[in-house]
Amino acid sequence: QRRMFTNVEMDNSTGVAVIKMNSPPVNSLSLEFLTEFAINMEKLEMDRGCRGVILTSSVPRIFSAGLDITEMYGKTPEHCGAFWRAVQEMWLKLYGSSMITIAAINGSSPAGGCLMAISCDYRIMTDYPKYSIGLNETKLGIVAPFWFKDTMINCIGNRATEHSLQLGLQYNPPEALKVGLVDQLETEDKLMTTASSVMSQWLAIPDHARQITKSMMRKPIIDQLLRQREADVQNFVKFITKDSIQKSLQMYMEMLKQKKG
Ligand SMILES: CC/C=C\C/C=C\C/C=C\C=C\CC(=O)SCCNC(=O)CCNC(=O)[C@H](O)C(C)(C)COP(=O)(O)OP(=O)(O)OC[C@H]1O[C@@H](n2cnc3c(N)ncnc32)[C@H](O)[C@@H]1OP(=O)(O)O
Repeated sequence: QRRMFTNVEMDNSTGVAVIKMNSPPVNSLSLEFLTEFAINMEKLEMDRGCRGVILTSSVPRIFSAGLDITEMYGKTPEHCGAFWRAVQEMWLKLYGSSMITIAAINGSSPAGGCLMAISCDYRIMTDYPKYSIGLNETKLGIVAPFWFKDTMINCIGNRATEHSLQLGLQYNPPEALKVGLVDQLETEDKLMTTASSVMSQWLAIPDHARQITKSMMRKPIIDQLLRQREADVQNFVKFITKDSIQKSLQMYMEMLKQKKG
């Protein structure tokens, strides 16, 4: 039986779906997870009754740990290529969605988890000091590709992105609010109610005007990836299969395990 990585609950009375990521222990984004996520987004996009999506997590304390590192370590170039296509597809479906997308960030959200959040239209994060969010790729010895970087620039601006990406910064909730990485902080118990109430404000705007405006803002980056999608895959495969990069990933995974012990 196929495993489910996400639960989708559609409320037909409001036209809002809640996608709960549910892949313990850390909602890491595996090839299967990403494929299922993209299919779910596609289905909601095709559903004329669905106007908005709230993205959140069922896993305690974690929104998403980002890309599943085990999908990039010790794998064949073919596997790495298939994995990267799935990462691209997830981003294209989320960043390019015509629906209103709100991230209710109820836990830590490094790297690919942060990418998911900043690909949404609005972010509300639980105000808990131990949670963090950011694109920390350089800390793993890897480089965020241009479409991660440009998504971040569109969210927090050029200078803050440069600072943030070079140092692989992870922000706690008040810092994330200050830099503009999230739009609002909320207590754990009120997070989903607040997300629904923000959604109602966005739903009050006529869809066609909001959708054209959103597309105008995001289309240049999306088109840039679409134009060079296969080159981006080959670039990733070449980079990630290098001995030095594989060594960095191995050391990072060992560090994660040691931290635990
Ligand atoms: C020139 C450029 C050309 C091309 C572009 C090239 C490259 C770009 C490539 C890649 C971009 C990647 C983006 C990413 O998303 S990489 C992933 C980054 N993620 C992280 O750094 C997060 C790491 N994890 C954590 O910090 C923590 O686990 C936590 C804060 C999310 C949760 O902490 P906890 O204390 O609650 O849990 P842990 O004990 O640490 O973890 C439990 C369990 O899960 C494993 N794990 C954690 N994160 C990942 C992950 N991302 N992938 C796979 N597995 C993960 C962890 O090892 C533990 O496993 P065990 O139980 O010990 O087996």
